[in-house]
Amino acid sequence: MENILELRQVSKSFPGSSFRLEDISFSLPYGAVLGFVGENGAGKTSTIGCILNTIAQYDGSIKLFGKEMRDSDTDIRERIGVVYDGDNFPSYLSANQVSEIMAGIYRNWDKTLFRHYLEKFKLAPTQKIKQYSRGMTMKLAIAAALSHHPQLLVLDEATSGLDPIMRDEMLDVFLDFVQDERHSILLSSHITSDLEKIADYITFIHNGRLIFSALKDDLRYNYAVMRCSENQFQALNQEDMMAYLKRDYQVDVLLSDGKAAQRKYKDAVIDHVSIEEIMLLLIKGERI
Ligand SMILES: Nc1ncnc2c1ncn2[C@@H]1O[C@H](COP(=O)(O)OP(=O)(O)OP(=O)(O)O)[C@@H](O)[C@H]1O
Repeated sequence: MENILELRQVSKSFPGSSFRLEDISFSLPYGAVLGFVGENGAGKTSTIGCILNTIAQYDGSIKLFGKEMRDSDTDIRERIGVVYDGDNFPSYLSANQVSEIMAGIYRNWDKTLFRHYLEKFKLAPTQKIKQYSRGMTMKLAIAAALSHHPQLLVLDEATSGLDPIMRDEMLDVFLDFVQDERHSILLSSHITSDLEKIADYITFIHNGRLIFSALKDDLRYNYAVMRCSENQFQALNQEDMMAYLKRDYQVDVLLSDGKAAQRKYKDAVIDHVSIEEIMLLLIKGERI
């Protein structure tokens, strides 16, 4: 089956800024969750802006549901649910008023489903949004994004204001959503432990460039970190390393094939590596 989202060599400069998105390519298949990671200012929101066409005139191509989106493509927009980290709705509205407005925007707006999410997320329908906590406004935005029956959810830091219990509940909602094979999620997040739980793919960008887009299980089973002394480090072959970071008393070496390295360097201490440590080693370490 084709991909729900496909970026090919997307590049974009911004007037008055030295930052540039450079040749970003990745794809998101149907029925999958893609965790989009990178440090502050890496270009995640800018990439999402290009995907949603809120940022125009980029180079390269972006296909949603197999098609390039134009401004007039309301049909494609109907099929995408979006949540930003920040104000998604004017604060003088109540959830009930949001529902009325959304009903006028989306053909498939489902008031009953929205009510269901309001109850599930314990949100008062008549209370003004300005009286909501930050977590409550995020929950409202997620409820609204889900209630027009989208196929693709684009969530830009949508869970960062939620406490661990609520985040866990929300991850279950997202997993439920992708049970339907026609659905997918692009989730940008700094909370890599959430992505360890639900992402199928991890796409990592740094300074506007793609570092990798890979299956999470490939990262989990193949990538590893070797903890070396300076002497052990000096004895390693460069082609076995992806990056290394020298610390006070040891050198951490990122490996793309931990099992092969363990066979080759029998006495080496080789650990599983988390997404967070992969990011850290690739950003702060020396890349080979
Ligand atoms: N319209 C714009 N004009 C000028 N510069 C911009 C514009 N939009 C984004 N940038 C720059 O692009 C860079 C990347 O920002 P972006 O918001 O995409 O990063 P991010 O990965 O989402 O960061 P964060 O995790 O902090 O949200 C920043 O240096 C920002 O200043």
